Amino acid sequence: MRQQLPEAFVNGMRTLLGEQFDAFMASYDAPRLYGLRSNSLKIDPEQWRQQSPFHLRPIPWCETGSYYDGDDRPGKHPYYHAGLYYIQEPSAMAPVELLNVQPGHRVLDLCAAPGGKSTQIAAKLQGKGVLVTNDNAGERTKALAKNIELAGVRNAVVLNEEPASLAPVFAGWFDRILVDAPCSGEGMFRKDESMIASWERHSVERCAGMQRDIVKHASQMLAPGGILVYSTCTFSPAENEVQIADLLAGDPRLERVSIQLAPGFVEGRLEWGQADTNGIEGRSTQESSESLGANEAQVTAGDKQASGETASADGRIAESGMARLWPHLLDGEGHFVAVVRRKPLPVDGQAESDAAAQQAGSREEVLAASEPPIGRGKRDRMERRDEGRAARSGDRSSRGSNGGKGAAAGKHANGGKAGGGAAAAVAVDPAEAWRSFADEHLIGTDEWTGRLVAFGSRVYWQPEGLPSLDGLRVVRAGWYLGDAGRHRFEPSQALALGLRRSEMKRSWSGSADDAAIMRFLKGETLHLATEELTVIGDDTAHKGYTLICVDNYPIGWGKYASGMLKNELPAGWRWV
Ligand SMILES: C[S@@+](CC[C@H](N)C(=O)[O-])C[C@H]1O[C@@H](n2cnc3c(N)ncnc32)[C@H](O)[C@@H]1O
Repeated sequence: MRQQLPEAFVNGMRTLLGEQFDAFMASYDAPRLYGLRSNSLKIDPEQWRQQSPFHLRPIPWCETGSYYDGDDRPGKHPYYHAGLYYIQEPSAMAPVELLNVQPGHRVLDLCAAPGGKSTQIAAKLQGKGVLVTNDNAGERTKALAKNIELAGVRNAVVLNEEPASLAPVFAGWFDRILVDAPCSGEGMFRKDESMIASWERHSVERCAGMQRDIVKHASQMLAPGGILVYSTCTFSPAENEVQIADLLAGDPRLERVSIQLAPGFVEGRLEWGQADTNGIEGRSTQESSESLGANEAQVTAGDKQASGETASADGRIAESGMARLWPHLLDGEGHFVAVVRRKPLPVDGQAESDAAAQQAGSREEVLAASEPPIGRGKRDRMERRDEGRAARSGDRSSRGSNGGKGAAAGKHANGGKAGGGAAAAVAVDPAEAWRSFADEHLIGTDEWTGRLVAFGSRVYWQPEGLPSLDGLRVVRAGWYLGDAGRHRFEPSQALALGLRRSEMKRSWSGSADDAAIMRFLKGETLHLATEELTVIGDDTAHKGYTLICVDNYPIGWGKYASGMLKNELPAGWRWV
């Protein structure tokens, strides 16, 4: 049944869409669509298709994306708790596909909470390179941090900042930037009726002003040759084509990048960038330039055929660098995506054609200036920081110098144990505590790239090469490994979820339908015979931390002793 749509919205769409208006309006009567994206950090797409208990059909523009049936309950399955997939609206999977992220890139997701697109980016990085994921809403960064941890991401830093504060720190630093901008959410009306009221409160004009400011600062952080993707889930040209026209007109170092349109996508309209139905003037647009080479979004045809002159056949190129996903032309709620590039620097008087090669050069300089990764025998190189001195935490109230209440960088968003307070309160050396835990329980940590950093008693594994984060509000300074505490190292839930089972000396795995798995997820103690545990190496003590897995995918820690497995799942991670 069609929702009561705002009159101004309907009138605007009639003007924009002309003869397609009726088809667009009819899409509001179509059933809601459900999507999930498998997490290739943990499971490859083919394996997932074989193992999935849900009724899936592929999403044409995203290799790891699938529609699932309305009767499926992917949020209520042990695989969800293992981070094997992320539940995501199908059209929302398009922007990251067009960002063309490669392993090793430095990537910024500027408006990231709750983390759908960040987890998609992290999967494309495959643990190599850096993901800086940020949102200016403190509360929302808690969900963001939790989703990053659930997905098992090891190379992300979570920040809670305004783009203007990030721009000087990361000027010209990123190979890829995603601006999934806050918007009036017109594409969400079918999925979430509360967006209709919200549209009436937050006008298109207000959103457009915020977007202009955000994307301007974002572009300052783009390295020469780097790619910026701007996306919204709204239809208004003022929030889409006009933003891109403004951005390009304001910075001659930026240019459009032609993109390949997946079936069902249509090209954004350059003329909508001049002026929109709401009367917001754009600026002059620029001519398009080179094609984006490796767009992974080349896929088989979608169910609905795109129609009209802008949607002819597969292999279509949008020279404007802008794509529209309309709900009446494909199976998704709708999105806008634009791809722009910062021109490569001239080399010997010529334009550098291989931006990646140039990036590698500048990266070496930064890496040389940074600390080497810590490995066995390099323990004393760990960077240890007093929380109050080194970084602002996830809580604005904690900017003082004592690092006291609420000051732990990365104060848990998830109900986990709070940080240990200021460095002075830490009885053990966090690096030593971590190392002795790793020696006793883990396999292969010497091979990890990155470095240890500590904030108070909390220990993180941070990706290499980052500039100093001093003065920024840091929610997670890297992969949160655990807390050195007063007596011994307590591993975090994030560590459990980021490990592979083969990296842990002592583990236990049950199948998804094993009642013990459900009991564990609900926080109960398990009773297991010693022979049921899998042990690599000597385990004469038969007690201590044990990685609990579902079908070999970690879901949390238990502490084993004398046939009993004490449940270490933090309250915020339990099945409710
Ligand atoms: C469309 S949502 C992002 C969804 C997210 N990319 C995902 O895929 O899960 C837009 C986000 O922008 C954030 N935001 C709003 N203004 C911002 C600003 N000035 N700087 C950074 N983030 C901002 C909002 O808090 C919101 O979480």
